[in-house]
Amino acid sequence: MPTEQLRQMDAFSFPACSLDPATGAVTLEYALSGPGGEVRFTERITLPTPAEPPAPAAVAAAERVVELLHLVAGVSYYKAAAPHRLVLPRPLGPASLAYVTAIYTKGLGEYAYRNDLPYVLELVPETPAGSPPAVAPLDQQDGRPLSTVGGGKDSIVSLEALRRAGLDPVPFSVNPNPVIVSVNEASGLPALAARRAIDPALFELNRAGARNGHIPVTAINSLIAVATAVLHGLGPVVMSNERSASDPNLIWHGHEINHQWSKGVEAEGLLRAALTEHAGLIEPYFSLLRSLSELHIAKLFAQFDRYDDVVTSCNAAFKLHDPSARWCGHCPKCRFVFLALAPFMPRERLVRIFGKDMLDDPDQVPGYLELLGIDAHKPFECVGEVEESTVALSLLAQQEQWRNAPVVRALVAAVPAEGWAAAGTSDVFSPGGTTYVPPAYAKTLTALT
Ligand SMILES: CC(=O)N[C@H]1[C@@H](OP(=O)(O)OP(=O)(O)OC[C@H]2O[C@@H](n3ccc(=O)[nH]c3=O)[C@H](O)[C@@H]2O)O[C@H](CO)[C@@H](O)[C@@H]1O[C@H](C)C(=O)N[C@@H](C)C(=O)N[C@@H](CCC(=O)O)C(=O)O
Ligand SMILES: Nc1ncnc2c1ncn2[C@@H]1O[C@H](COP(=O)(O)OP(=O)(O)OP(=O)(O)O)[C@@H](O)[C@H]1O
Repeated sequence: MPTEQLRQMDAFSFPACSLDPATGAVTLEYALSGPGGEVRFTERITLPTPAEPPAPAAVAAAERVVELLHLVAGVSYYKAAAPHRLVLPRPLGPASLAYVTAIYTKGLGEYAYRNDLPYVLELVPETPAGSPPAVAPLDQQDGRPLSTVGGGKDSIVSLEALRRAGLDPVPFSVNPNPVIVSVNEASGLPALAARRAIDPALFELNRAGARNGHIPVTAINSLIAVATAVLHGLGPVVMSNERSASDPNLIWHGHEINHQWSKGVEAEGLLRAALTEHAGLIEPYFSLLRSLSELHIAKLFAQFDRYDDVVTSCNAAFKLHDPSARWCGHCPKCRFVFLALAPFMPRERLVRIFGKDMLDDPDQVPGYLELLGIDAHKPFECVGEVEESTVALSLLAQQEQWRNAPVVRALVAAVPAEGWAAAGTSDVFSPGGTTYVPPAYAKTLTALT
């Protein structure tokens, strides 16, 4: 379809969704429509099936979770045209409507900013009249936790915290790539996996020049994880989203734009409320690491060396097409994670993990200046706050093994006095902020810290 026709699309709708509990097959259908015609998309997800057929109450709750997933996963297709009308298929309660609205406005904030579409930040979904059917409560909170694994340091810290506390976590990933498979193998824990196939028609539209940009992928992975936990009779879904994920990259048209919005605490609270309201789930989802800074998590990660040969946080390794094998070594995330781990492990170990010494390479200086807030805004990537980078640098400047590394020397000279002052009074190693961690789980983190 030519891109002019796509630009005329005035509505995005959700024709159907289904879950087959016997096979785990989930089908999500979408439509973009306008004066020039209609384009249909079908996304297919396969949830892992449990050994025993799930109880009818669990199937009913999983179907309701799939209804929320249907709405949320629509962002991938909505963004090809960004019509003004978002036409929801069924009535929603207030908490679920608030969540879905936030997914399309705040979750697509970076997309709206980069494509200069400010109206996306203020979309108001249309819902049919009526009330959603009542749901029965389903309380599985005492089951084994399902701990999502993304291949990076954060989910490894959660997995190990849960394991140490004897909570017997079940690792879970959507489309595990070789990195995630290797991390699961290194953990020695049997893992569950779901498969997710985006409609290939979307990639064709992208090649033809459709609108494109970032989407709130953590929200999609989270709902697939919750549906899996419900069907398997497991306990809460445990995420590893950190404190700084809630901080925006910039303000635009009066709205916060946050690359990581669906990892933030606002998204977590909204999703929890929507899951309880729409699917009846009690305590179904939280982030164990919410109170911690990225730097603090890096410090905790350093105590586990069984993952050194496999851990990978670089996003280039997670592309659907042409992924890198491990760390690409030249993106903001590689730079930040190298800097964050450096104070807490011997230099040789860190260089072995990354396959290169990023603080020995003067070409990295401009990228590090961005992380230190000296050039431009915080990059649109999962990186820590400027203060965290400055604290890490101040720790390196005091260490024999790092203080003369060329990049450390250049950066120490570039940080202004206010930067050092902020780092000097920083609370990066003090857990804080709102969390939804239940008391039984809070103890697991305290034991680790
Ligand atoms: C791996 C990555 O960073 N991808 C981002 C990149 O996409 P790219 O084209 O370079 O590669 P692919 O990921 O293979 O995507 C191919 C196309 O498919 C579209 N798409 C992908 C997944 C999906 O769920 N829906 C889709 O429509 C995508 O738009 C491509 O056209 O750039 C894209 C545009 O900015 C980003 O959207 C891609 O980000 C992925 C969705 C992704 O998985 N990114 C995570 C590594 C990520 O950024 N995580 C954030 C958390 C963000 C959140 O709020 O959840 C983080 O950790 O900071
Ligand atoms: N493919 C996936 N399937 C399921 N959950 C995922 C997947 N990728 C990431 N996640 C989860 O999403 C959250 C955010 O991912 P993120 O990439 O920040 O974490 P990570 O890979 O654990 O660590 P790092 O920040 O070092 O990359 C984490 O809870 C992670 O477990």
